[in-house]
Amino acid sequence: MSTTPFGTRTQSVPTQTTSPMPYGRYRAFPPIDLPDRTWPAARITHAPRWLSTDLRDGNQALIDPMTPARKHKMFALLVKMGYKEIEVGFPSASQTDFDFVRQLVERDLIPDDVTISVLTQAREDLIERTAESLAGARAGTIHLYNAVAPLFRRVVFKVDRDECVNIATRGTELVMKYAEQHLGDVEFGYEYSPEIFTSAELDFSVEVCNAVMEVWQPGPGREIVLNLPATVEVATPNVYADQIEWFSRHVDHREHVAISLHPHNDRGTATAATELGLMAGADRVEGCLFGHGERTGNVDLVTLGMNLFSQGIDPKIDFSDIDEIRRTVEYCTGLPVHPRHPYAGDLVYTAFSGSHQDAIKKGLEDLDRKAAAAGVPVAELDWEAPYLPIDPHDVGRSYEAVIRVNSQSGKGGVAYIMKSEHQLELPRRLQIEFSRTVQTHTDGEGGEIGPERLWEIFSAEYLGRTTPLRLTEVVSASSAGGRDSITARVQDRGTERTVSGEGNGPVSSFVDALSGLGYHVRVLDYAEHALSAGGDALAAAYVECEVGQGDNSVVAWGVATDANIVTASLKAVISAVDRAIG
Ligand SMILES: CC(=O)SCCNC(=O)CCNC(=O)[C@H](O)C(C)(C)COP(=O)(O)OP(=O)(O)OC[C@H]1O[C@@H](n2cnc3c(N)ncnc32)[C@H](O)[C@@H]1OP(=O)(O)O
Ligand SMILES: CC(C)C(=O)C(=O)O
Repeated sequence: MSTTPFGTRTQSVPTQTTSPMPYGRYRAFPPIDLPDRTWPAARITHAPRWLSTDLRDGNQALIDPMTPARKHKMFALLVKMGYKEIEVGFPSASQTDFDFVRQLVERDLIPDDVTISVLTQAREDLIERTAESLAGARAGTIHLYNAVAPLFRRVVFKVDRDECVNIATRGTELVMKYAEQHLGDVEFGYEYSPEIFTSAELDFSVEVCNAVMEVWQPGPGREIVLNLPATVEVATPNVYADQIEWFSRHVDHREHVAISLHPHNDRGTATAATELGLMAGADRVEGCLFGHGERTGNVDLVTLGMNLFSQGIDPKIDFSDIDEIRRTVEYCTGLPVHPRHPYAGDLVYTAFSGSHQDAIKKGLEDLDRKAAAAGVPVAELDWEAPYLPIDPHDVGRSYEAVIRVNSQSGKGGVAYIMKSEHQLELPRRLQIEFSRTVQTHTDGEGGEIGPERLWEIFSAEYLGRTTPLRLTEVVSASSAGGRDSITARVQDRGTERTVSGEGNGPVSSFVDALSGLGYHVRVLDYAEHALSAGGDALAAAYVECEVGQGDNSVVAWGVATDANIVTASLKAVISAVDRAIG
């Protein structure tokens, strides 16, 4: 600790203490030897090929796997959104899975531009059943996997490297054999996944994939999808990118290979890993809507697609009704989407805190001004608004929920809701005054103050005041030779009085009239506006007044609405007097 020139003491830097957790049991993932890596300088310029595995990896990780009805709903959603490759299940797993694929085929539910795929282990009986499931489809892909990482070779399969390669090549041969038997008329595709790619030796993954290709024989018009899964995410996203670039450089027949990413989210970095993987040269991405899937889930296709969208890149997927997508996925999976989920959560376009609200309000007003100046709707302007990476309207959200008021809120948020929900454009100092009133309620009541409650508080504070004064009637108001005069009837502490005054406008005339009753009022600020368009429009008036004299005077705002703007302004003066004195 030391002392500053101003005499205050500076803080010492806090030190974290050693965690009691057994971190020593874990090892850092070794870096990939790729000093000339090129991916860090790459840019994503277009959407990859997408495959949704909601109905397979997503479904296999649910507490209650989807019923056939829910699977159909999910399939229809994926098609509607624009996914062209959809993994629809693991048909050899159960009769339900098999029947679902058959229903899609037999009921002709697969659009011509959509290709379904089905997953299988490299076991003969399972492969045959899998091939049978696709019979009669226009197009279909069989996706075969076996684990290639050392831990799995040793513990799960008890095989050496050659035997592991053999599982993959033998599986591929069997896929081709049963495809020939059952899928003569089907436009048939093949996908192979060296499962646990992220933990496998890179040269071995390439060796297995090259061996698989020796069997499949890719070539022009006969691609192979090599899917490189982060079955378990084990390292920082840059390591995945290195692995993808290394693989892409070393694998045979690269021009006929679609390199596919299948990231899981164990470290919470699946989105980043996918984006870096694409920069590293991958062509295709497999994932699930909202990141469903094993453990922490597959990479979230919504976040990935919307990340592209927010960079001005066509995601080739329609997210324009994100709430409908969210509701459907919640219904199908039985799991809620987190309120803070990127782009889709309930709260992700909402600001409660004062400085955020202030900036957002100014940003939206700036867009409104620009749109008015250009004579186009805001939706046609380039988007630029503080704290809002995209326009909520673009995903079907309204601005209503953008600003919500609680104890963290400031005048900007309160003013925004008064304007957007109640059409009142409070002058700046009134915003400050009213937000202090609101603060006493949020502190006292806790939680959120919705637009209706805000209106109740505002009405009670400004509009519902009747003591000591109440305006009963404006008897006459005239203007001649630059002077205004007014005669009005008011109730002063319950007694009806008629007062008259003169001034250089109706408000100053009224203030003059009130002085006859002993009320000393000085107008400090005045604003008015129409509340709505049309002949029967209401007007709102806001008056800041100093009421009383000398040390006992009080400054207060008054607000009123009326069909007649003169009446509204006089009522606003009364509102200020009543607030100051009552
Ligand atoms: C990373 C992933 O998500 S992979 C996809 C995982 N998804 C699923 O497993 C869902 C569907 N699966 C199932 O319903 C079942 O596993 C079935 C019906 C396919 C098979 O069930 P079972 O025959 O009971 O076998 P089980 O799943 O326990 O398989 C384990 C056996 O298959 C072997 N095996 C596992 N994966 C593979 C594979 N990809 N290729 C070949 N053999 C494999 C294992 O080594 C083990 O062999 P062992 O019995 O000789 O020790
Ligand atoms: C079958 C493969 C692609 C898989 O789901 C994984 O490795 O996560």
